[in-house]
Amino acid sequence: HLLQMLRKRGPCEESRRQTAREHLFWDTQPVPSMGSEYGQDSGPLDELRTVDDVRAEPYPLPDKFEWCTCNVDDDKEIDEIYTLLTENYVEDDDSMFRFDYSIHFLRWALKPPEFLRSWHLGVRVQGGGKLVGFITGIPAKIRVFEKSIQMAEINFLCVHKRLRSKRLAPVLIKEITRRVNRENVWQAVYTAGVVLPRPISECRYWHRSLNPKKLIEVGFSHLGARMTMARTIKLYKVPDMPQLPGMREMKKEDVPRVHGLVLNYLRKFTLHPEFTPEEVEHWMLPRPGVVYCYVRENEKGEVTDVCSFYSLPSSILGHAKHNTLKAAYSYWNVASTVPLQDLMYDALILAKQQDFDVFNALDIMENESFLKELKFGIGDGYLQYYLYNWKCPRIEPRGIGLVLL
Ligand SMILES: CCCCCCCCCCCCCC(=O)SCCNC(=O)CCNC(=O)[C@H](O)C(C)(C)COP(=O)(O)OP(=O)(O)OC[C@H]1O[C@@H](n2cnc3c(N)ncnc32)[C@H](O)[C@@H]1OP(=O)(O)O
Ligand SMILES: CNCCCN(C)c1ncc(F)c(N2CC(C(=O)NCc3cnc4ccccn34)C2)n1
Repeated sequence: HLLQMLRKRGPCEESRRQTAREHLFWDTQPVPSMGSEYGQDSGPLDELRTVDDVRAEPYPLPDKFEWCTCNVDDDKEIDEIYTLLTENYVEDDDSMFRFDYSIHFLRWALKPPEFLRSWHLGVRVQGGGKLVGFITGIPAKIRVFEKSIQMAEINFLCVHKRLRSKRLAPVLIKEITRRVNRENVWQAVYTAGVVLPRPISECRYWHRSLNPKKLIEVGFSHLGARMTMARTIKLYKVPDMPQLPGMREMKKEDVPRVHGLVLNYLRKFTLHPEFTPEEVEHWMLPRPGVVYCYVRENEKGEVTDVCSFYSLPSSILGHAKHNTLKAAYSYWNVASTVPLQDLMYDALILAKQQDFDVFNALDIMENESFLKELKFGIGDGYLQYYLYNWKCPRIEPRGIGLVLL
């Protein structure tokens, strides 16, 4: 029993231990401290400031390094960003996989309407040398507990493996904060697999096998007890074609209708983006190898439902036979005339058609209503959601209506 107790060191145990440990950088930031209670009030933690109060020059970097503003439209620069990330970005705890965001994906993720190039921030070795650090922001109108706030979505924080544990991350975070504040934006939203001061929500990843043989070969999943490979393949088999009548790829003409469906649906959630039609067009119009989106057109030619997923492959580190895991991630889904479970079953079928090996979904929005029924298995990955300079009550996963890339 004692051993059982010890083994149960989940994230709550981890965060209890972190409460004991101080965060030398994060304890200087306008975020609630790890141990603080959630309370029922919402509001900024920093005193109100104006753009003129924000220092005009960039933060100093350690010797031998310099800031650079990255131009993701420049083929050479985007290739440097791709290379830094594909070699140094997020890995699983056992270093079996590492995200492999593609160049087309990165240009999509970093150039939504109203994007700012000054928020694509890099650190180079002095004299235009090697790119060794990166962090990005994009503008987004975020609604949280009935308050609409212009925020920055922060992502792609990365320090080269050879420069880790030198406190470079806090410098990157302070500089991106300065650049965002200079645009009169004072809040941010971000997610991470690590526990920091202080999560507003702790979500779980679920995985639906589409190519179980490959997933087992690469160690992503394991053959179930009393299961053969043949039985496992049969268990996860899906039809060749979508089952709902009228499913087809989204096209530009659908944007106004899809915007209406998504905007109305996201209002259910405590934390959600408030998209303009231009943003729905940017985030949901299909882009091969990047984002997939399908609508259901009923007998009267009306678009009534929409499902979408994005492509985020992972490099499989050190495997003889396979070097890429093709993963689809559930994105924006609105089922208004069919059960969400039936819509998502078609999403699985469409993802399998596109040769994805696995379909990932978080337990956010109404996803819990289909995860078990559609044979998703719970993963070991947690995704923590954070707000910067905004204290608010804790939000359950089902109250999260925001998916970051
Ligand atoms: C108003 C506008 C505000 C804008 C900004 C809003 C905030 C945005 C915040 C960023 C949102 C990012 C969203 C994403 O992209 S999440 C993905 C993050 N990227 C990776 O995991 C890629 C692989 N790892 C690395 O590249 C490095 O390990 C990183 C760069 C992550 C840390 O580099 P390194 O390992 O060499 O450490 P250090 O010595 O420099 O610094 C140590 C300090 O850094 C704190 N740390 C560690 N990991 C993270 C993390 N994921 N978010 C925030 N802080 C993190 C850590 O607690 C410690 O602080 P403290 O515990 O002592 O206090
Ligand atoms: C700031 N952006 C947040 C989204 C980035 N995303 C997609 C992400 N952030 C943390 C995770 F925990 C995670 N997980 C998907 C689950 C999973 O598939 N785990 C096995 C695995 C396969 N490949 C990789 C690569 C890195 C880490 C785990 N990997 C866990 N996803």
